[in-house]
Amino acid sequence: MGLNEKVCKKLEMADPKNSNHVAMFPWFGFGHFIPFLHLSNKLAEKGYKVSYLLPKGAQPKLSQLNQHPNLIHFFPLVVPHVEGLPPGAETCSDVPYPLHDQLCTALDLTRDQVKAILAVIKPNFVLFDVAYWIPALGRELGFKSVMYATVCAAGHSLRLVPAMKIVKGMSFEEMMQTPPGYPSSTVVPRPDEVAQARSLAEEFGSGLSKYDRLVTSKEESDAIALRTCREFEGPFIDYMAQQFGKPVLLAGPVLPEDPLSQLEEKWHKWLSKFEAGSVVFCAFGSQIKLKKNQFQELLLAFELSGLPFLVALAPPEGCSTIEEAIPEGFEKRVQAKGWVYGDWVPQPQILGHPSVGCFVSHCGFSSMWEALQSDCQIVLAPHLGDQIVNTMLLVKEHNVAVEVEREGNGWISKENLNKAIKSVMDNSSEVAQVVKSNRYKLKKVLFDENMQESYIDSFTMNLQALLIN
Ligand SMILES: O=c1ccn([C@@H]2O[C@H](COP(=O)(O)OP(=O)(O)O[C@H]3O[C@H](CO)[C@@H](O)[C@H](O)[C@H]3O)[C@@H](O)[C@H]2O)c(=O)[nH]1
Repeated sequence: MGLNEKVCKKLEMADPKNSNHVAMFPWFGFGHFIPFLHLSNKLAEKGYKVSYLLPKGAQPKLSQLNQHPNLIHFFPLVVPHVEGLPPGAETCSDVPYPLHDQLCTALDLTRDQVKAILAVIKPNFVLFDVAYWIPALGRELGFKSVMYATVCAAGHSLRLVPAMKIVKGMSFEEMMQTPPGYPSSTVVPRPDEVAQARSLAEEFGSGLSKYDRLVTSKEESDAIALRTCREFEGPFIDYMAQQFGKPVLLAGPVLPEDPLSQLEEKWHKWLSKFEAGSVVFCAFGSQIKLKKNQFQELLLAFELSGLPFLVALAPPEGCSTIEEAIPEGFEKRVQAKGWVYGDWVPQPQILGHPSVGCFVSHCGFSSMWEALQSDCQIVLAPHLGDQIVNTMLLVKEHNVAVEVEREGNGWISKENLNKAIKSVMDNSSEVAQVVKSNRYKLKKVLFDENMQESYIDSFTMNLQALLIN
């Protein structure tokens, strides 16, 4: 008996009624695996069984985040090779951004494996994001399909609704328009966002554009689920419900509780050497690989700030290790005050450490929630489309963070990054006081003790309602 069959047997035995069984099938990137797993944990707390389908190699990194191994079971998939992908590539972390198109084709090619598993385990619901063919399988196999969007409702409202189709060749003026009925005047198109949004018209797996894939996923599914809450972006949520004419289930911020408790000794020891709130922590998620000169410029900015810093960035393009990219004389000048780390770090736990006072982030959606949950000042340097939208939400809509000013060509100079850090770390600055006070107010609302709980309760109630309707 193979691993999957064994797990299936266990699930059948665990609950013969099988009325609360969710399968998860996220896009092959850690920015998606992690929020799907956080939601799995919350559902397991409510007694749900979760079958989590993912590339084989991704499982070890995620297992440690599984808080309910008795209820959440992983189903490893073999990611087929697609021409252009390096051998063994399974996730976005294994390939540069331009190859995500091929990686998505590989995800589509797992369809038979996915179908075979779902046919045996018979979930009631399947949550997915980019696998637009899940709803068709749902109709065939008899489960409800829910498109779980792990980026903000604002991003979906701005660029991924039927009211405004993004196609190749749209003019800059057309791209600067918002869709009819769009509910915001602060989170709006801007030149760098337009440049990114154009990629929605490009192929993203199996010859489909990203726009078509993501809009079809929502149109075809029985419901849309969002990792967000009304208190953070209510008008965008209403707009999505109106655009797609189907139930929109809200999961809330969906973050694990008490991140500090699990911080490993080596980080704790190093961070504890510094004064409370003094360390600048920088991380850009699981997908961004900087150019070498930009990577070096960022390091020089941290040096310039004079503050202690912990930088966790992937080695830049063309380098296999971080050491190859460290600017000359940098280590000697910075010494024990700075740590540049080229691998995965426990980000939420680091953000929860009392010495960390500032988070320089790309504003990926998970990092955004983790930043809001922490007590850190927030400095944003977004790169991709939804990160720019998240940044506008934090900076323009809620005024809880600052954004680093870029040069016309997108370059982040050490002077501008240092200026942004200083603006929030200098307690006497007005900007620092305003964003801090707004952040505390927002945090109180978003992370109120009962809020997450009540979101998950209504989420599960609305899931069950799908079975009845
Ligand atoms: O060394 C690291 C790096 C990241 N993380 C965690 O990994 C997640 C990263 O997620 P996110 O902040 O969303 O960034 P990306 O990995 O860049 O996410 C991709 O997916 C997101 C959700 O769809 C999008 O918002 C982003 O634009 C897209 O780049 C977070 O939970 C981090 O805490 C770590 O724990 N350690």
